[in-house]
Formats: sequence, C-alpha cells, structure tokens
Amino acid sequence: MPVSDSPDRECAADRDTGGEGLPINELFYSLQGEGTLAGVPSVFVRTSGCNLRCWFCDSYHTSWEPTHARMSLEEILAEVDSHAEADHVVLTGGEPLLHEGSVDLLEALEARGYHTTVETNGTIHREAPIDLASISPKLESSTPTSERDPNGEGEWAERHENDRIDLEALSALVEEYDFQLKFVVTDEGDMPEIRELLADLRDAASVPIRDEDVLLMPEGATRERLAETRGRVAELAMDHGFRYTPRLHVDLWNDAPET
Ligand SMILES: C[S@@+](CC[C@H](N)C(=O)[O-])C[C@H]1O[C@@H](n2cnc3c(N)ncnc32)[C@H](O)[C@@H]1O
Ligand SMILES: Nc1nc2[nH]cc(C(=O)O)c2c(=O)[nH]1
Ligand code: SF4
Ligand SMILES: [Mg+2]
Repeated sequence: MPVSDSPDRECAADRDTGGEGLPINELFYSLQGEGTLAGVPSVFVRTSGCNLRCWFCDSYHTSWEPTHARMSLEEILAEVDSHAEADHVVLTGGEPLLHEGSVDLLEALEARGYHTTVETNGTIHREAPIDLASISPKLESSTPTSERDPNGEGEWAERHENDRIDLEALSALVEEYDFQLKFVVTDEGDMPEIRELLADLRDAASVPIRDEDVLLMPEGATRERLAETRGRVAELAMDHGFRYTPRLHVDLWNDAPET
C-alpha cells in the first residue's frame, strides 16, 4: 500500500489518535524476522506514532517523523485477507498499543482465526486478544542523547529516559499474555541493566520469567551494522544463557521498506 509522505498534522506522534481505524505507515507480507516465530510467513500492520524516541529506531517514519495513511478497520482487514497464504499477523509500529483502534483490530483478527503477535516497547498495557506479546523494553543505550539524536540536539532524551521502563505495564503484559522479552543489544555494557530489569520484573510479576523467554537481538538496521554487532551479541547470549534472535529480514532484504 502507498505510504503517505507528509505527516498528518492532526496526529501527534506520541498519543492515541482516537477516531475510527488506525494511522497506518505500511502494511505488507513478509517473513517474521525476529524472535521465536522467525521465518513464519506473516502479514505486518505497522501503525504510526510512538511515545519513545530510540536513537536507533529502524522505523523512523513512525517515530521521529511519523507519516501515515488513515485506514478503516475494514480496509485493513481486506488487505490482510488478501495475503491468503498467511495465517499470522504482526501488529507493530511505532507503538501499536498507543492506539485504542489496535484493540478493535486484534479482536477482528481473532474472530477471523489469525494468530496475532504484537510488537511493543512494553510501556503500555491494553486488554486485547494477543497470542504473543513480543516485548522489547528499551535500555539506557537507546536514549537519544545530543550526540546520538538523529533529528535534533537531544530534545527527546529526558522524556525517553523517564518513560522507557514502566514495571507496572511490563508486569501486566507478561502476566496476561504468552510473551517474549526481546532486548536490543550492542555490547556487554547492556547486560547489567538487562539483569537488573529481569530481577525487578521477577519480583513484580506473578508469573515465572524463564531465561528462555529472554532474547538478545543485535542492534542494526542494516547488514553492515549487524555485521559489527551480531557476533558479540551471540557470545553474550551464550555467556548468560539467554536466547539469541537474528534479524532475518535485514539479512535477506537489508533496510528495504515493506520487508
Ligand atoms: C520498530 S519497533 C516497533 C515496536 C515497538 N515500538 C518496539 O520498539 O518494540 C520493532 C522492533 O524493532 C526493534 N528495533 C528497532 N530499531 C532497531 C535497531 N536499529 N536494531 C535492532 N532492533 C531494532 C525494536 O526493539 C522492536 O523489537
Ligand atoms: N520481516 C520483519 N520482521 C519483523 N519483526 C518485527 C518487525 C517490526 O518492525 O516490528 C519486523 C519487520 O519490520 N520485518
Ligand atoms: S519504541 Fe519502537 S518504534 Fe518507538 S522509537 Fe523505539 S524502536 Fe522505534
Ligand atoms: Mg522492523
């Protein structure tokens, strides 16, 4: 589908847009590239708008400079259904759980028999029929400091830092849904924070969080960058007894849109 190239002024990038349907940045058929379902043919529905601003965000036009076309629930479902080979749908963003309309979409997908994965940064909990909550809590190394800001001089750093971890939302997500915790890792400097967060979450949540629920994913939006990070991250997964997840779509198609 075409992606609108001009930001819609009515849509603040960091809050629910309300109204009917959803702000959609792209909708495409691909292979799930990340996590325990890597390799599964899936339709991706990418909403626009995010409450965080990771410096490395590989979906720049849903966060830093959000663009979208507003689609009704019926239009989204028709396009999902047109990919008849797929019975898995991945709802991602941006931050899909910003939008009330995501709940409506997930309910409609459940009624049609789809398996649903929601890719979320873990700061927002909503009740919805989610088969796999793919939670990617954001570490301090994601913060857009003035040196790393892709779009300014660090104006978002404080808000990002304040909002990136919400233990209450994280606990509710892991208690309510089958989940994976997928951390973006660059080097061993990220590991102490992952271990601390896991300890806090294990205290706060009423369900077990097994090491096998924890996946380390190398930071990199391009093949070139992944070549620098993935060897290190694979070693860290082995050292700590966590899983490693590739970024299969980047290996296959680099940073092309709609992949
Ligand atoms: C664009 S985000 C959208 C969903 C949600 N906002 C989130 O962050 O989980 C989709 C996935 O891509 C990951 N991601 C984004 N930029 C990345 C990068 N440069 N390297 C590795 N993973 C990245 C996120 O951590 C998340 O798991
Ligand atoms: N192929 C493919 N797999 C993915 N898994 C999670 C993605 C995302 O952006 O949320 C993603 C994506 O953008 N492409
Ligand atoms: S939380 Fe997700 S969509 Fe938002 S800026 Fe970070 S990686 Fe991008
Ligand atoms: Mg992606």
